[in-house]
Amino acid sequence: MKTRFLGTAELVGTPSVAVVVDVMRAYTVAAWAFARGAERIVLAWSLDDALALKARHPAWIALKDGAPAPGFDAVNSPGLLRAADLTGRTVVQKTTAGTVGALAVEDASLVLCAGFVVAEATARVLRWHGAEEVTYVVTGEEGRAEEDLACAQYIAHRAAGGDTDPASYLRRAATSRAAHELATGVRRGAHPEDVALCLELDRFPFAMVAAPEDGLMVLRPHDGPTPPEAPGPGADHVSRIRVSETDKGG
Ligand SMILES: O=C(O)[C@H](CS(=O)(=O)O)OP(=O)(O)O
Ligand SMILES: [Mg+2]
Repeated sequence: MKTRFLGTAELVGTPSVAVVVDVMRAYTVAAWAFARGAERIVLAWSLDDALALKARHPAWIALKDGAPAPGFDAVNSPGLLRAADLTGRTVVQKTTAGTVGALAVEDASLVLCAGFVVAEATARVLRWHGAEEVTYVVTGEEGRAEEDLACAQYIAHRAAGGDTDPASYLRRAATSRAAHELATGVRRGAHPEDVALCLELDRFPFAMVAAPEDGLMVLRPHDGPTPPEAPGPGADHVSRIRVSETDKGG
């Protein structure tokens, strides 16, 4: 499996298979939203788009990073979101790095969004898919965010079938600039346990697949193959992922 690790701005063309990594905090938050019952997450292009979607669908939950703001229901914090009851809800998420990275690869045939909390489930989908080339979008700090790069490299090892010790990867994330900013209050809309929650390896059993639906980029949890894994079959299985997820409706 050939792998590339690129910042969002470094992407050229449309990758076939993309894994968009944002450990702190967009895709840790997304995973918590699904764990709390959310049915789907619409990835918004801008704050204005998020608010427009919320205006059209008042029952949707609008979520942004940074400080709380008028019109938004939630912030990009796993610690603050983990007590919310999101059963059956649609969340609209807009963040500085994570959601932007996924929208940059919206035309890829398979888009997985990931952090450490869904690392193994993500690697399992990649092994099952058997892609020849996987592009990891390292969303933070123009592709240099240590927490995202460490997570991407860990998932890549696991996707290749490597039996690698996660400790050093998690340590890199724990000592990253993002972790420091979260721990010292530089990043707004934060909870004291956010860093720890972002470093919970394999906290959730599902992967997260983003795909276009009715003109929107929609993220949904994907249970993926259960062991024993099917051999890598190619594009047919990608479309099956999409079809089965779309069939959930909503
Ligand atoms: O919420 C986050 O941690 C960051 C934004 S900021 O650095 O706090 O402004 O967003 P993300 O897209 O999740 O990296
Ligand atoms: Mg980030």
